[in-house]
Amino acid sequence: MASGRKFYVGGNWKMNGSHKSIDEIVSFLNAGPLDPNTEVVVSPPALYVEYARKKLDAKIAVAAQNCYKVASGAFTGDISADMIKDCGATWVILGHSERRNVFGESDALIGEKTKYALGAGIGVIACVGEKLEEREANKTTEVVFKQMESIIANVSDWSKVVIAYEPVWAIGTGKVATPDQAQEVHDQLRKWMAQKVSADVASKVRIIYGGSVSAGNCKELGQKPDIDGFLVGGAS
Ligand SMILES: O=C(CO)COP(=O)(O)O
Repeated sequence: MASGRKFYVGGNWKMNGSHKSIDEIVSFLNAGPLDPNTEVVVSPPALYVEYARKKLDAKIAVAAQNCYKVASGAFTGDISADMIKDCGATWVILGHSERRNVFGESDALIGEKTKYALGAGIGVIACVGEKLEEREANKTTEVVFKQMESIIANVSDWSKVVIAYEPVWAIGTGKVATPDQAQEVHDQLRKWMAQKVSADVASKVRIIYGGSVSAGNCKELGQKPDIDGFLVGGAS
């Protein structure tokens, strides 16, 4: 971390949890002394967003894990950014690799969702990342920049966006990117942002890393100059 960017740590609980397990995590988080220089966000499944929000200390923010691109309507099973806001959460994760790869979400749809969520007043944790075969074919930046194109075209206020670089091969595999591997992509992303958006946005936007982050490896990763925090799955 560097340059005055506030460290950002998100816990993505994915499709896990119950009232009981959330109670346990909440009491741990509420009791724990949190570093005032770190923004802490937890992301429960949608059904528990409001429950977690009501129980958590105000210093901990809540994110939904996904939402659709409009306020309301005939979209069975989905939720909107307006509902997330109404339930007291302030962030939404969009473009997570599981949304892209398990549910087939396209770059274009993720862009539209980003635009809508920001317009509705919800911050966006925008996820990008390459698959193993793409990395092995030296296509990491090509893939990540293409995913970023649809995001940057839809951002109105960069202060409400955090970029999460999550290489697909590192998610849930225990195979964490080395600090150098992650730093290399974060640095390339920041340089690309400077060209495509502005030097000011590139220097201010938080780029966090996700993929098998744990208590054991986070310190070394977090010392890299362009790693501004984490999105943690299993270990959260
Ligand atoms: O997908 C992730 C966070 O969004 C990372 O998951 P793991 O930490 O379980 O690898």
